[in-house]
Amino acid sequence: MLSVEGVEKFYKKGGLFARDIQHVLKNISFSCGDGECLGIIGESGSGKSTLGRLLLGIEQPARGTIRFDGANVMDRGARSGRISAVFQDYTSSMNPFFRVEEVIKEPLRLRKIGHQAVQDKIDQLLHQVGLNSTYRKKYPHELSGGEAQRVSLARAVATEPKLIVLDEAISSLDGSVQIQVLDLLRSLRQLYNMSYIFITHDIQAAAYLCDSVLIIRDGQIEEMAKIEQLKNVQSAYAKKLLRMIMT
Ligand SMILES: Nc1ncnc2c1ncn2[C@@H]1O[C@H](COP(=O)(O)OP(=O)(O)OP(=O)(O)O)[C@@H](O)[C@H]1O
Repeated sequence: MLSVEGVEKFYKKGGLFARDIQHVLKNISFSCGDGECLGIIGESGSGKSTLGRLLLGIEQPARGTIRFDGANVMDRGARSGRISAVFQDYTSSMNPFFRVEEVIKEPLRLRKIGHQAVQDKIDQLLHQVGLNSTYRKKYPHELSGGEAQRVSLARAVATEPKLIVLDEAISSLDGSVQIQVLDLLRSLRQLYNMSYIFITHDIQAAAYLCDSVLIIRDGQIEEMAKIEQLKNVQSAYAKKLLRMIMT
């Protein structure tokens, strides 16, 4: 289980030597149970990606703690292979000189798995994300956006993590491809019994995939709602976000 308690984050505004400090995350506390999918939604600049980086242990909170199954996510050993990430910018998150098979096997390099087992695993992962073995030899620039995000997902599940943080993972895909990837996310989650933190500005996509959503505004939690109770949200901001679906 992911447990976030009293997290605060500040950035210097306008570069390293600037004096102004921006309070980007304010007293963020929530939890995400095993196998649960929690959406984090909010407008641009509300702090969603910053929170995502803290959950992944890429950056450290100024105050508060983030624990996964009891261990601090800043402890690399504790999160290694158990938490993975998929970002919006799939082209830059893959090494352009790596073929698809190398991209997928990269997270497995620390595991003591024999050569043939790795090869079988690559084929199995490609199959699970709806790609055949001919994709093994392709380079990232030879893939469509949807195919590249499928490869990113294959890599993300390679170590059979318990949690994947998805930051705007479908946002740059076309509408119909978005639905395909959302469906793939649903089936992978069932297959591996994983939790998702699904960061998005798209409340509709969150409603399709998630069990509950955390609405974040200006670095603060505005509201948390179960998907089936989404229409009953209380705050004006949450209502505004919901109205944006209708239009
Ligand atoms: N590394 C950084 N250094 C300084 N300021 C930052 C840094 N990262 C983010 N910020 C600032 O923190 C605020 C929150 O940014 P963040 O990217 O977390 O928001 P977001 O909700 O993910 O936005 P978007 O949906 O546009 O990606 C913004 O004002 C941003 O300019």
